[in-house]
Amino acid sequence: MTKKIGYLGPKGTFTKIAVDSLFNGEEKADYATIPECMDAVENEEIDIAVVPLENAIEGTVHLTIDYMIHQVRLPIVAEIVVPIKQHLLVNERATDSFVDIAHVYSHSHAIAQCHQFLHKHLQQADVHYTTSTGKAAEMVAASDPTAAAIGNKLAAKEYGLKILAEDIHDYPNNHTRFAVLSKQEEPVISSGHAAGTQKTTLLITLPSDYAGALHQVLSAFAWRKMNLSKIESRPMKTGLGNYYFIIDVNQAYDQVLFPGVKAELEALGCKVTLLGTYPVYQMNTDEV
Ligand SMILES: O=C(O)C(=O)C[C@]1(C(=O)O)C=C[C@@H](O)C=C1
Repeated sequence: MTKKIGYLGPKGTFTKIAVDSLFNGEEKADYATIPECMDAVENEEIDIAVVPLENAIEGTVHLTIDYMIHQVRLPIVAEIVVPIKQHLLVNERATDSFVDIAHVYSHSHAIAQCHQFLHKHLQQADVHYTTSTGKAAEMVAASDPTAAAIGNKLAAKEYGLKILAEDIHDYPNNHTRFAVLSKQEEPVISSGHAAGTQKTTLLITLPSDYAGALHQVLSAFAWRKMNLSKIESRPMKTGLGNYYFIIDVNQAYDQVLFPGVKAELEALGCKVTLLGTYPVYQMNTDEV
């Protein structure tokens, strides 16, 4: 049966680029927000959700990770890393001059990736946050010529916008990691795509705040020579100073090392939850 994939829309978002690079032939549905897309998998309206997780310049997409931990616990079944190139998009009636731009629209993560550009060239413009870069492009297409969007080339094409400035992100090596979420047990990505590496994401809660607690947690991985690619603390939302730790380990879940880590940490009073063990795919094309 054809699978149904949900993504952060509308058309022309980076998430859509991520989805198109991993899935073809499947039915695709766009959602206005990340929580709506994740709810749709939880409610079984769709089989798979693709949502942004982390950007190389701006860091974690907190909305995604918080919703995954606190609201809808969906397993991460794959990750795709997409090169991100941000461009300044205006409608066909706009002039070619930055000084005529009074409003800039985009997703908060895209705005943050272009802070220096905005500071240097568009200080006069008001910044407006939108639910996605695609939404910003849609709004600019329907707006007066003083509006600009920050987004990708696909959005320029989809909404008939012209590119006033290319590659306006502040640091060149820009990528975003997208998580593929699904309750399905069987592999969701076709075997035609070659995964680079395997990763496992764990959620760890410490019993209380005491000296050396995090050191003990990290030691359980260290002496087993398990390489961590990310550790992040997020508020538990139960009071100041209470945190979860989200840890990415650069290997697939196995039946020896991971159960060992889990047992050791549980003996210390920690709670260890598996958020996913999954292949990592890389998108190479620069057509973003
Ligand atoms: O707005 C989009 O186009 C998205 O897909 C979201 C998103 C994000 O949340 O980080 C994805 C990639 C870019 O980093 C900018 C925006």
